[in-house]
Amino acid sequence: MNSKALADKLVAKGYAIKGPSSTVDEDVADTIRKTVLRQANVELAEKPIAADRGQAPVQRRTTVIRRRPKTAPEEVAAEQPKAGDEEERPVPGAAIPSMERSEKESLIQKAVETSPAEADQEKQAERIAEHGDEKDAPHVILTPTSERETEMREAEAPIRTEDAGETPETEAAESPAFETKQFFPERKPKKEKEKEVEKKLPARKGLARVVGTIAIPVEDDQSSQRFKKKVARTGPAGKVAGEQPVAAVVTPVTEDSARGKKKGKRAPGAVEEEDDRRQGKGAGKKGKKGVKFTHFGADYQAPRGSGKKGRRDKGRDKTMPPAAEMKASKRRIKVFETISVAELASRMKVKASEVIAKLMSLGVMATMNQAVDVDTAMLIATDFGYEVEQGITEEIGIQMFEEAEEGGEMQPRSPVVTVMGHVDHGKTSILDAIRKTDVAVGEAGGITQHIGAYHVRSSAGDVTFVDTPGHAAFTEMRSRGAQITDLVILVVAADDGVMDQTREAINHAQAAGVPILVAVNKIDKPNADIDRVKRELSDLNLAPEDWGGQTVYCETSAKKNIGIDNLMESIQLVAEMLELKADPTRKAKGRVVEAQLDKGRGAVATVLVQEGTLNRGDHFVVGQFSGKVRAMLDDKGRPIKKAGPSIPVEVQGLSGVPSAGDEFLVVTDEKMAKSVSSARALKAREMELGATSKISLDKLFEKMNEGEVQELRVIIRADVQGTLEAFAKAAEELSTKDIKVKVLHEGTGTITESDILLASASEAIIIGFNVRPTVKVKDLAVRENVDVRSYDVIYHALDDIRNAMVGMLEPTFKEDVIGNAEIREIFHVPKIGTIAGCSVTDGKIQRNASVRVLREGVVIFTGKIASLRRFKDDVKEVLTGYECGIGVENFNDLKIGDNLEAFVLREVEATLE
Ligand SMILES: Nc1nc2c(ncn2[C@@H]2O[C@H](COP(=O)(O)OP(=O)(O)OP(=O)(O)O)[C@@H](O)[C@H]2O)c(=O)[nH]1
Repeated sequence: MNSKALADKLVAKGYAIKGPSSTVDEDVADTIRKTVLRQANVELAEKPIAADRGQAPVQRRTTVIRRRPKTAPEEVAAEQPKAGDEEERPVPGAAIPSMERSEKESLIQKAVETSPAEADQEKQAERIAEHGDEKDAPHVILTPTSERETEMREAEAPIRTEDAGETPETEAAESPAFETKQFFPERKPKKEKEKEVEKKLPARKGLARVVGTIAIPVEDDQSSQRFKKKVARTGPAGKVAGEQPVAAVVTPVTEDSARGKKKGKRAPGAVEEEDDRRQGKGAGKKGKKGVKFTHFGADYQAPRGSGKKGRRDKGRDKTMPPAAEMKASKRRIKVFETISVAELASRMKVKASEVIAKLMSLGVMATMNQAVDVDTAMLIATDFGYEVEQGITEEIGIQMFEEAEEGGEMQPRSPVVTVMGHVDHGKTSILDAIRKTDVAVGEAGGITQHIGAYHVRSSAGDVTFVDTPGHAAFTEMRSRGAQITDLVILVVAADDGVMDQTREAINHAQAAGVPILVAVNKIDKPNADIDRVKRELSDLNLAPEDWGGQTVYCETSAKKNIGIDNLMESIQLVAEMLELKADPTRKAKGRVVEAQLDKGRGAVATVLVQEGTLNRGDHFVVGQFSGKVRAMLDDKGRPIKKAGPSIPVEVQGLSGVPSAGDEFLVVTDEKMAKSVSSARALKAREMELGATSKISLDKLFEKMNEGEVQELRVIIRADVQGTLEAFAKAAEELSTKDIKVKVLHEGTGTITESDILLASASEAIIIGFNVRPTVKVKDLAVRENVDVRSYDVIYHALDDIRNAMVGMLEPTFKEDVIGNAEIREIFHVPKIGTIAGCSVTDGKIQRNASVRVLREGVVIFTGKIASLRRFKDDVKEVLTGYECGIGVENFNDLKIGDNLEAFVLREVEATLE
């Protein structure tokens, strides 16, 4: 409402006011509201709507209605709901201004009617009011015909343009200078407006001043901008007046510019809210950019959190944790794979026993040093008011990387076949016969290398054979998750039938879920009985197709080269049914078939590519090692640049010798390869050294010196009560000022599992007198790294404790048998001595191990391994099922049938029994 007009009106009505700045008391204001204003409202509310057409009136109204009659805030609020303008322009507050405009316009109209008669009262004010009338009048009556109005229209044109860009010029006349000043308050949020309304006097003053300045923005566009800037700089005193023109000149433009200038300040408009949302969305998207599959630990976290990132994340390093995480970090525990109970407790600042109790209530028996997985940690932490967050480990990262690599186009690949069967049934002979069918043999350099696997290209189709020595190796690989075989060829000699290892092979293949194709070999032999083989195999669920079963049978003679082509065709037939496919376009992934340390080439591994294409120069992770494909040889020893699915290759450039069955995975770069391999190596080392953190007598002095131990806790078990008492007394007397010996628990009878758990949880050692723990208890002690010592007399135990306290305890060594090998052949090498051609029957033989020569169960020599070789290459270790050559230091009397027991000496605590 135009205060001036209102003032005029009120004066006309006989109110005792002097001008627009005058105040009235609440009662008078109320009366004004009820009479003058309401009347004006009703009068005007309909007129413009009825008179105007299209959008123009709506826009005009919207702009005009921004001005609020500051003397009548309650009314404004009360009349909000009936504003039809609201839906015409979804600017919040539109309803309010529409009322205001109505009030104002009607008043103005009235003022126009009354002003000639009362012109002598305030001439200047009246003139302004008349201007306002004339300008506002078109809103109401749409008759902008006077010359003056036309001038005004022209003068106002720039404002109109700036106004919204949507107001047609023809409406310029309907958009007078008054209009501009009248929607000043629209720029303020509703609440602010209401507050402003309450500041009646300053508001009026401001308004009065603005009336005077109206001509300035009208002059030209630029000046209006300057004005806008100028007023925007106006100090607090001129706040109302100052802000008004900003909004007044161009509402839509100022909305944009305001957004531009004050990003964080939310305008009340719904449209702006929507814009803000859009902006927020955009910012979120931005956060996702740049996520790559390298150096992934942190990068992988980006896509997870980025969706929630707001604008505040802009410009922040993407590897930084989100703000929420930083804030909540105190109540949040990051767990990678597992966390020990003690660690979990300390992170939650509670006692380990509380966590153990909580775990017990969940039915989980755990000790302080036992690790719990992420899920369990989550359950526990929640009870203590903490949150557990799954940390992105290198392994999880690589998993995510692999997932990202999946989903490419799958293409058929050749089958990977393993030949199994009883000894001497002709496995090698069949493979040789098949290899002869290889069309690639005979090509330049095509001499078959023994790399553990080879790819045969035959007229029937390509097949990759994995030449693993026996089903044990097959299963061992499988135990590492290396299921590389698609199909097993079971070789059964027709003259011998099903034998022990035939059955075993069937069990292994069936356990792996690999289909079996039977090759009945040696059919050339006069005593060959194919039907017998079929019968025996039918009993083992391998009934042949011609007998109504589902197993494909081939009759072969490797020696006479009969049925080999048919066997190759049958392999393709079975393979077709398996629909073997792989994506050759992704980064390569495969399995190590065998690996060794080569003198000239360093660590080399035969890798069967299972997915993707392996290229020279690729960076990879293999088991605990990493590397770059320096060179690749195919199974015929020829250098190649790339190898696709089902192709075995010998890879050079490894940082160490991996184990058969280890996964080989090409990663994005060296950094990723190294970080994954070192994380794996660290984990392996931690597992080996896990025991060292526990207390033990031989670590006691060390720990005392480090200030970690002030108390040696002991759990005693003895056969008789008397020993317990005597020892407990003597042990406590051993206490010095540096360390106290404390008997934590004592009891007669054997050492129990609960003793171990107690010792583990309380960092205690266990001493037993004439008692022996059971194997189960021993195993638990090993797992929990609990130092269990057995003595027969008290003073031996006391001596040990005393020595331990002064760092004098002598370490002792324990033998760990790591493997056995059977001597199959003997070679006498000049200058070197006797070399035993062995087959590793269990465990493994390590080059640096000691060895015991056993003949018919009797130890005939104990010494060190002098040499360990596989196919003329020195190797670090040979696993079960593999053959090797072993030389024993200073011992040449090796015989076929002797057993070699390899062992290593492990430093252990002194044990006196
Ligand atoms: N008559 C005949 N003899 C065969 C045939 N296939 C293999 N042999 C002979 O059987 C013997 C054992 O053959 P291999 O191929 O070494 O048998 P294997 O199953 O590989 O034996 P291991 O490697 O010891 O498990 C050799 O003397 C072969 O010459 C065949 O089809 N007919």
